[in-house]
Amino acid sequence: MKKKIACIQLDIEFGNPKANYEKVESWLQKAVKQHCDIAVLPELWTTGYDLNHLSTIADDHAKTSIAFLSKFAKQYGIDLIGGSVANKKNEQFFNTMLIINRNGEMIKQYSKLHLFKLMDEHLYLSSGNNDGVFQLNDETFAGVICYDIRFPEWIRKQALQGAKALFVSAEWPHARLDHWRTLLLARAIENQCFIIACNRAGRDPNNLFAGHSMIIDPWGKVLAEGTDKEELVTAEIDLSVVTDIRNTIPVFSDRLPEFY
Ligand SMILES: O=C(O)CCC(=O)C(=O)O
Repeated sequence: MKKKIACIQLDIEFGNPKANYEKVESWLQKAVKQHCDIAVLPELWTTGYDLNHLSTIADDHAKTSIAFLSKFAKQYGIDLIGGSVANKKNEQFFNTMLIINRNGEMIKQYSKLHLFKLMDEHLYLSSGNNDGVFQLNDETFAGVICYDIRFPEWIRKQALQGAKALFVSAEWPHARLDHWRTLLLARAIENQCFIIACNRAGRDPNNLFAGHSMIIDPWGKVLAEGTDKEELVTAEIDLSVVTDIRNTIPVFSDRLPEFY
């Protein structure tokens, strides 16, 4: 099955959800004009890393973001990997990815499992407690968030559940762009799955971000890669090649988990 994908490599307005909803709406319109089937947003796209002001800017049970994404998805018939948003649940805050199908239905929420201490996430956010595997149009996919890509066991667990593509939403700093590229390529090759990784562009008061959103096939070939500017990064993926590649080098059936 072929799908045209758009990563919306947004330059997020720090701590300003209203401005970000407006920007995202206009980028989503561009993805629709380019006939994309699936659009992907970066991590914390409504607020950026304005963690000090979560009590006023986080989205209560992600209600506003879900309503915004559902309305757009249904109106334009596009599946949305709605990046992640700062999600206020009772007295806790989560970094939650929202998956919305083209009928406007919310089919999965995944809250970031591995919190990134270098950016103080653990001081403000709580970890999720479920994986990111979901079904979309009869295919199995998974979603993870930024620092999660450093944990190959976490990704493998989801590939073993049949995920043919892994969606990554990120705010990855430019200082470690080489890690970003290498980790994504490795996750694609070792799991023989597509990697669709949407990073933010631009800067906030503390970091310059890398951009370089990437769409990588299960052989490790880069189908599309962004610059460091705000832009759409698009490519067509053909999910049928996953089975071909898994048959050519049968990594999954050759695993010997009793030894590791
Ligand atoms: O692992 C890294 O180097 C970056 C991770 C990160 O920025 C994040 O998880 O927000």
